[in-house]
Amino acid sequence: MSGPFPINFLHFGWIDAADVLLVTILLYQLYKLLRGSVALNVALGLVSIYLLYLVVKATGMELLTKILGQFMSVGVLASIILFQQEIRRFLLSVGKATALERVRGWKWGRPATATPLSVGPFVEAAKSLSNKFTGALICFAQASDLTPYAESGDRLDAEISKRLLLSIFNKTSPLHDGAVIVANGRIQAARCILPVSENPDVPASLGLRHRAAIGLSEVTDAVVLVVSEETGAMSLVYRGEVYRNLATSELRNRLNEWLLSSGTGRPAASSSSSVGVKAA
Ligand SMILES: Nc1ncnc2c1ncn2[C@@H]1O[C@H](COP(=O)(O)OP(=O)(O)OP(=O)(O)O)[C@@H](O)[C@H]1O
Repeated sequence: MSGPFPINFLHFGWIDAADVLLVTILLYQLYKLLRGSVALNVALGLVSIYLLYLVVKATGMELLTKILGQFMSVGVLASIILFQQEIRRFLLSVGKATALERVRGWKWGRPATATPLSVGPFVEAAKSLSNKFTGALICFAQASDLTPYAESGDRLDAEISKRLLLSIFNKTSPLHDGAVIVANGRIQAARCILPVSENPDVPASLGLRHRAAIGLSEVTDAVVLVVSEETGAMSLVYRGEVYRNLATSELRNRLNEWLLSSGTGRPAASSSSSVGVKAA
């Protein structure tokens, strides 16, 4: 077989070139997925052991080959267990926030993004909660489906109002723990559990509430509003980046900008308020 790059004994055809290109893209996507998390170090450790195994096998060191061989034979299963979160994240990003959602939107003749949302009640509620140092966590769905997270909490399917938001996050309310999920112009659920970010670069000053917001923004295109119980600070989290200590006007502007955009575009360049904990 003669290919575009004949190298004497090696026949390198177009299929091989496409194969190498696809593997490169796959590896790059995997690297992007693991970058910034401890999983990257674990993956590098596994690759190193595999390379060592190949070397000792080639040099004929029988005992070490057997030991490493045993280790490698359980490697696939061990990898699935070790990387279950990353595999889930990968499948989610492939299946949800990409072509499928766009095709669905095209099919029904409307954009795949949520119904245009009035951000007023959220901004007003956040301001009020911030003044009273009451913590809050509100996730705005865009193209990614947040149903699995909504199902972890209590279903509400309620009309959006400042009063309802204040009632939910009131410290004596049975619904105040966890996150509220907003989709299709309604408050879909409260008390929802979000995936916690494992990014080691997240500043220690940010607690679990913020880590959960970052975690969701790493695996979906949701915009997350956080009010800190400790400081009263209002922050937005989008695509793995945190925009901290926002003034009311800035909160309103950013929410309007991100929620009314296509849902797939990236936010404008990070301002000084971003802590740059991007991990996607
Ligand atoms: N995985 C999660 N999913 C949803 N909500 C969570 C999750 N983890 C924590 N929370 C929310 O965060 C609250 C406690 O978080 P913690 O006090 O650590 O947050 P914090 O960010 O340090 O506080 P602050 O509000 O001052 O920023 C919980 O009561 C819960 O409401």
